[in-house]
Amino acid sequence: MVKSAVLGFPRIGTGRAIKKAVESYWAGNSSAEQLAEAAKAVRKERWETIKNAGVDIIPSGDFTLYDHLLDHSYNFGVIPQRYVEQKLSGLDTYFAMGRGKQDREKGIDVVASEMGKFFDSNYHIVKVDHEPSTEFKLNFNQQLVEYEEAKALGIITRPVLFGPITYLSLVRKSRDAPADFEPLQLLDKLIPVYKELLSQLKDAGVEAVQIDEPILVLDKAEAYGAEYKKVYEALAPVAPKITITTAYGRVGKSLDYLKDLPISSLHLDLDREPKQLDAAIEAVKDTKLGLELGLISGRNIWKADLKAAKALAQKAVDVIGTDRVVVSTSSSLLHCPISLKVEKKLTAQQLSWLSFAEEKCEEVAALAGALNGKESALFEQNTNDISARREFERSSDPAVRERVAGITEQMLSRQSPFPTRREAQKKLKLPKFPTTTIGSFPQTKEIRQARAKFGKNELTQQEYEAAMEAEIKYAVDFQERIGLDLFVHGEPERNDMVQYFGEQLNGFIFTQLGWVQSYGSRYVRPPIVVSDVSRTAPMTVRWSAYAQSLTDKPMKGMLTGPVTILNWSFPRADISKEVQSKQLALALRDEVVDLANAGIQAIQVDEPAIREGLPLRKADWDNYLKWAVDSFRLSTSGVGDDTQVHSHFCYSDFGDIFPHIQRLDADVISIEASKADLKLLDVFKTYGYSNEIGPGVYDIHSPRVPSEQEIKDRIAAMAKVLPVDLLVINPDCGLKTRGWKETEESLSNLVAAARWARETFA
Ligand code: MET
Ligand SMILES: [Zn+2]
Repeated sequence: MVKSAVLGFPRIGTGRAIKKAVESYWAGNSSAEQLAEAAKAVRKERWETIKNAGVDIIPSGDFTLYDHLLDHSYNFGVIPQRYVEQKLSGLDTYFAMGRGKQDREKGIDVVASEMGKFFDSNYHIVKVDHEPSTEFKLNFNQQLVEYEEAKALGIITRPVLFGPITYLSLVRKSRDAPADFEPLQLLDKLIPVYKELLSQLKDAGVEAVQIDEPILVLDKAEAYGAEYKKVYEALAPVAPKITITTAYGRVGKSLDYLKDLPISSLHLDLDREPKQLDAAIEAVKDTKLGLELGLISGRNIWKADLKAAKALAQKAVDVIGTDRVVVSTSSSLLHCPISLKVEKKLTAQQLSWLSFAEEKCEEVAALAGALNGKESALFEQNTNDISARREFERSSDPAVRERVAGITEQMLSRQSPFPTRREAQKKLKLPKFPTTTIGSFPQTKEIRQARAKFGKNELTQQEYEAAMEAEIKYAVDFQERIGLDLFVHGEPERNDMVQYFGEQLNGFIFTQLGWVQSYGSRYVRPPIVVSDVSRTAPMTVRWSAYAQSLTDKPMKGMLTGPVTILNWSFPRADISKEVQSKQLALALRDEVVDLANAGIQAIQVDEPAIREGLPLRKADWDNYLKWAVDSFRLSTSGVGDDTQVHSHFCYSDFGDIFPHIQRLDADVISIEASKADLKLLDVFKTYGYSNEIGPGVYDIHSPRVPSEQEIKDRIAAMAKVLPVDLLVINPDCGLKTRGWKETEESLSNLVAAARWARETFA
């Protein structure tokens, strides 16, 4: 019999129960016991949902109150000294490691661990510091506790945990550790703790465990053969049956050593990389290894084509038999919203296209059923839905398709090279070391309330627009008073930098409750691209033009770039991301031209997410970077030389793609720099930069006000590695999460530091 499995499920709970419980606990409004109760209820709900969907292999141990990698560190007793010193309860220590803690009265002040993106998803892991002296001890066997908890409910589960090599590859190397130290060097100390954890599971009667090793889809894992052999030869004798799961990509050459490990089966992501199946079948056919086929996407929200999935799975069944094949999700479902059932505003047609976590569980079960000879009603319905969707896709917007097909090389380039443009842009009359901000100003409670009221029809269109204009006027007057050089309108009218554009473009739909975890208790609701994207009317011109009418200083128009809109949405699965990005770029190109025609002389197209879309395997980089850079160029090249094109980057380490940032050929870029400044300065030294550039001079993620001297120091450091006449002075990112008071103090210091720079580097 072919069995069905699910690798993991969203942790948020129906009605955002966990987010609410955790935040209420943080605010001191509920107790640790109440939080534990809420968590228990959500775990029960998750297991029952998966079980009721008909899934055979149900995960446990994948629940978390914050992040599952953080859970591992805490459970393995990796609690850096700075947290131990605060003498907090276990739970509070755990949260402090995740998000820091400050309580001046009690003398508590400790910063959070570093956060990092989890593979190429928008989920963030907490990377706890490790150093040569780090010791591991089994603090808490979460997998065992949750297994027993489910068992008490009559549900047998398969405990889930990260494998030791993936764990050590994902955590952080402490800043104080020697240069040649890598956490992976701790492997020998970590293995015994895994043995202890796994043998406890085995003693408790656990039959099988799921060990997540997503690191196996990275290039570097190809060199880890000896480590994998060592680890699994040590674990196998004491552990329940082991399934190693991979996700987010292909295992490639690592398959050569994986097939010889003493494990019971290997899971592959066949959603992203269906082509790896043939090699995998070939590799395992003369072994006892089973294959777990990740056919149902854990990363997108589209209904799976079950017929196609069945055909793929059948290939494996034909060679290794039904007993060695499991059908599964391609990754944990943590990247999906929980359920379509709560979506009341989507049309029946839209609902028929989609599948969230709960529906994906049903798909996995239906797929296994079909392979076992029982095509359920759901399977039949799926065939109909998929062909209707295909029909819809074919009938998408021919005008958009034609326009994309008609993109020429010429449309990807500005009229003249940068030096010529720079001359033309002198008409903006900006001083040396021009000061500017990244776009948003504080999104105050008043702004959010006005938006909410407008949404509920408690404000008329006119009243709402008047309220936003008043905010814009406030921001413009503020910038006059502070003495900035290149103004912004402040973005009060935007709920979110992607959603705002999605809502005005054709081709997007939105969920009501499709929350997806970004980090900790922060969840986002990504828009969904469902058809060809086009623009009906100008989206931002009225606000920018109004702002410009209030001042003689140049006003910077503000747009979100095509790659970022796409990376922060659920893309379509039927056409490439490249084509979707080009469609978006064309829509934005029209907006850029309209802004310029309305008298806006500087236009910023933000691409903060360009780095995170970078493929995991280096062999795939060039293709991505080509279309990503081309998309940006397409969106910004429709204007004359005298329009100053800006772009902005943050959230990631841009070192490895910096030469491609240069290829964007923006006249000015701003880039988050104050957190990792040394690294970035080295990058500038290595690669140089020929256009104007503003490495952020202060971190906007904290309410802390940077002193004038600090900013001067940063400018001086930048001036050592970049030509001074190219330097622009700006913060790291937008100011929407800040208050006005600290914004005023910080920007005043910034302006003063820029004046100093003009004198000092004259
Ligand atoms: C995450 S990048 C944000 C850029 C946007 N223009 C802002 O200032 O908020
Ligand atoms: Zn930013």
